[in-house]
Amino acid sequence: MRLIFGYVRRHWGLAAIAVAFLTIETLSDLLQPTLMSMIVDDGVARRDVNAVLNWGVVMLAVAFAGAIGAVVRNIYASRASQLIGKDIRSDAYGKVMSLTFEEVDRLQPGAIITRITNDVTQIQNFTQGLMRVMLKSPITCIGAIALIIMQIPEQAPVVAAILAIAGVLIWMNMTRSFPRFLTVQKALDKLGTISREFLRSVRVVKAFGAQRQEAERFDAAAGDFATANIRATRVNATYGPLINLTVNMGIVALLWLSRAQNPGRIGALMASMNYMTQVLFALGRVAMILNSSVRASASSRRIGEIFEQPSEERVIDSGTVVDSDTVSDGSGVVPAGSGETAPPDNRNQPNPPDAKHLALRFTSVSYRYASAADDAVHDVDLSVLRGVTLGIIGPTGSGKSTLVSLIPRFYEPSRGHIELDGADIAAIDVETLRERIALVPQEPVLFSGTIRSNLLWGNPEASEAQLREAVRLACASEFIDELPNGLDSVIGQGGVNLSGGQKQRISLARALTRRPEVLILDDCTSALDSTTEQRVLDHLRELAAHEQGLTTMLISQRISTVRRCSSIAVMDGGTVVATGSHDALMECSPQYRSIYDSQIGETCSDEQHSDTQHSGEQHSDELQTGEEARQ
Ligand SMILES: Nc1ncnc2c1ncn2[C@@H]1O[C@H](COP(=O)(O)OP(=O)(O)OP(=O)(O)O)[C@@H](O)[C@H]1O
Repeated sequence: MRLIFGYVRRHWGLAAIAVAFLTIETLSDLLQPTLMSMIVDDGVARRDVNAVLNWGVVMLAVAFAGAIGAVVRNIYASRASQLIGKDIRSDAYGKVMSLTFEEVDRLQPGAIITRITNDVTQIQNFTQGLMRVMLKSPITCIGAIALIIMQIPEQAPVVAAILAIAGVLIWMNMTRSFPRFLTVQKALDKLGTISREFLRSVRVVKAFGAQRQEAERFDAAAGDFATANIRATRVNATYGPLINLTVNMGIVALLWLSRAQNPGRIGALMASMNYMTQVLFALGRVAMILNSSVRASASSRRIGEIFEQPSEERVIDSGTVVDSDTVSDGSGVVPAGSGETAPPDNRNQPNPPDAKHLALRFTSVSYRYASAADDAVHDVDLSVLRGVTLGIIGPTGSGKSTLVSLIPRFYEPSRGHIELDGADIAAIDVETLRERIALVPQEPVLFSGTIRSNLLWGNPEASEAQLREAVRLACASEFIDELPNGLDSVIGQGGVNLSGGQKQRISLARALTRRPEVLILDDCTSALDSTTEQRVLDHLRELAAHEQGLTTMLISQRISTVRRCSSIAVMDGGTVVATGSHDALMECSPQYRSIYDSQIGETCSDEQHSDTQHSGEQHSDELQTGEEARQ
């Protein structure tokens, strides 16, 4: 709730106006029965027309003031609650953007969407209700009770008894509803996740004819949601009428007592009954708003969880990403993949002379996903020279994507550290670091808009010539030029109107518009035919030669993709088991030879082999193990 009131404070001006006019409205409602009793007792009972007219005019004026109060209160309460909702949504969205990947994985994207949409709506409804009726109810209750007692003091004990019973019922309603509404929100999260997964993978679902399974999965989640809602509303459905019954019985008791106590004062009796009805409505509203406050409190706790997560910037500040045990050995000798010892801790030092051409250095790097029992990568020691294209190959699940996702600090190593240009990346501001890196993921991500807007997304400052050059290097110009609107052709949401290979090439071109120091290609040419893929790789080599310093990490499952790379790292079981040129690896790496043997018939011809033998030898010295790099 503190979160909600923090946001209410931001718009306190609007909220204060709403509450001020709410007070006018409430006072008007409270005065009406008393004025009515005056008309009946002073005017009608005594046949005094002037008294009837005078009190009638006062009653009209008070009703008019109440109507104005209600209109203004409505306008300002709606405005304030909308702005509060907007602020919470924007802040939560901004916070989500700064969360680490680990936190996004943990909170789950589907649940995050529900929190930003549905949970905020709950808070919005609550704050609006708060300004509309919450404050009105206590004022009405206290005022109406005071006026009943003033009119007929003998009724005080009955009124006190009714209120005590109603209060207990309201409290029981609240404590029983709260956990049930938490369950409702969780069921809604699940429903959101399933719908999102279905909509993202609708083609696959249809291709596999799996609509029935998906429909059943959705049906089960929708059933859970309905059950949770039924359980939660059952509590209100029970306690709401009980509260009404209590107040109605109170009215009957008042009438019964008035019969004996005040038989002559019809107006006062009518006013008391009217006040009791007001109390009944006020209590009903209190029950409703408390019910809404229970939902809002559950929602505020869920949104608060997003705000409580450490953002990436705080991770930088804390500097907790390096385990000092792994950097204190000082032996300086780390054979690739052994992970037994580690080099001296020279992070954040100016580039040491022997590392001046090193673009990237992994030192005893391990990483374990928060939800996993084992390390996804472990004890990786690897140094990559500037300007090199490093191929990374290995069986599926061997840790290739995880390893490269540590470079832009999507995840922080559990042990060890990574240096970019001699500086520990943990000490580099995340935004600055990512400006130096471009990543093309396995699944191309395109946004609705035009091809141009997608390219500029990589670098808003890119000139027309740079865009053209990027699409040429990515071999995308050949199909873009054939489109009637060229770069200004419209892309549907997620690139639905493009083929897989076209999407991959635009995604690659977008990364190239950025002119990065480090280019990470995560199996992003898998949808290209081998001729186009080789041309793309030739262009990247051309770029690396032309732009001194472009270091490329090229992940692929295919020997034909990596074999012409300057150097190749072979990953297996989460670590780098061998490094070297294609020919060197064919000689000394059983894992590499095994991959080669399994693919040779499909993608590699002997002719290609001899073509590339030279280039492999020429560049084999560009990749070093940790040991070589430090010597
Ligand atoms: N977000 C995640 N949470 C938990 N475990 C994960 C996550 N992502 C990957 N893993 C696990 O980490 C290990 C390495 O996965 P990774 O994606 O890095 O392998 P890969 O070599 O890139 O595989 P592929 O070639 O199939 O893409 C796998 O065992 C995988 O199940």
